[in-house]
Amino acid sequence: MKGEADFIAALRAIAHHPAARMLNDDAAVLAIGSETLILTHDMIVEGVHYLPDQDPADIAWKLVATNLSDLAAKGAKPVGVLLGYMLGENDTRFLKGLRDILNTYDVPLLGGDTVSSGGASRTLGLTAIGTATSTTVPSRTAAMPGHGLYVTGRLGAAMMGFEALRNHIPNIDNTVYRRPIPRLTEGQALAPLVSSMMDISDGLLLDSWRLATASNVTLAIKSQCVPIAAPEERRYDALSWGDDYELLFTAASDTSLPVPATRIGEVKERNGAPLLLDSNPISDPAGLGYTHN
Ligand SMILES: Nc1ncnc2c1ncn2[C@@H]1O[C@H](COP(=O)(O)OP(=O)(O)O)[C@@H](O)[C@H]1O
Ligand SMILES: Cc1ncc(C[n+]2csc(CCOP(=O)(O)OP(=O)(O)O)c2C)c(N)n1
Ligand SMILES: [Mg+2]
Repeated sequence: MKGEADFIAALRAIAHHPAARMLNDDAAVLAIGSETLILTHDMIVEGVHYLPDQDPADIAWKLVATNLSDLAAKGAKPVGVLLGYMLGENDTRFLKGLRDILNTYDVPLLGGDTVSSGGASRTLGLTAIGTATSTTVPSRTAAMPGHGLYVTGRLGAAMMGFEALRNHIPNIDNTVYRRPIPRLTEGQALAPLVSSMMDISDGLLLDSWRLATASNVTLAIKSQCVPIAAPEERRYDALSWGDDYELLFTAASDTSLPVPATRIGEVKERNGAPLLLDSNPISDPAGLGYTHN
């Protein structure tokens, strides 16, 4: 066994509950009585998800935003969060960023746990809980042949911001890298209309590959149609670096979309590879996006 994908594949043998959606989705979908809870947990690690010298207020923002993004992908309304915190050098700034994002999205802090690092690399976790807002909670498994493939926003902004921050380049906006915006309103508006939806955390191409695999379809993507926030010569990087937290979804072509989104391709019956990038079949996910090894 090696790396994230193999470990999650092994976990699938344990995660039998239908709410786990075979670990093939952004969040668990747990029906309780007449309510449907949406549950997700994401961690961030110093040096892996954020730069060691970053303002802890931004780290708090990103930790909450990346989890709310998974709720957004299921069209959920946040109910609250639980924080797993490792004490650091400026906990007051962390609390400032935490208050900022929880106030911005009106999300209560419900609890959590606090530990000291003991010298280990700093790792923070967050569990976000939401409730479904549409009767069918969008999944990754129901993309329908004939439907269009769409993305919100522009991709590559996080990559550009990261590089600017790391290399101390002024005049390049790094806000999207430091403080991503979870597409909660968009997710709720889209949820009743889409055939499938997910957020893009690991890069458009890898996450499209996952969507195609989960739905057993082929996604034909026209790379030139994807709006990017990076120089043209960085287009492939913008499509594969990740950290943009936009929504990727499929919908019937005649759907009147309630939020701005760009059609970047279409869903086809599976014929060979899960992805067709500018008509080139791609059947190996290596190099398409970010994975933990
Ligand atoms: N350590 C773990 N234990 C249980 N489930 C996990 C673990 N790591 C990942 N998963 C599950 O695997 C799936 C894919 O995870 P991931 O790619 O991190 O999703 P996302 O990008 O939406 O955060 C999700 O259903 C997630 O809940
Ligand atoms: C300091 C730093 N180096 C590299 C990256 C690039 N990076 C790290 S993790 C990641 C993808 C998202 O993280 P992941 O843990 O895979 O989130 P999930 O898919 O579980 O939501 C990206 C683009 C970064 N964000 N920060
Ligand atoms: Mg995750």
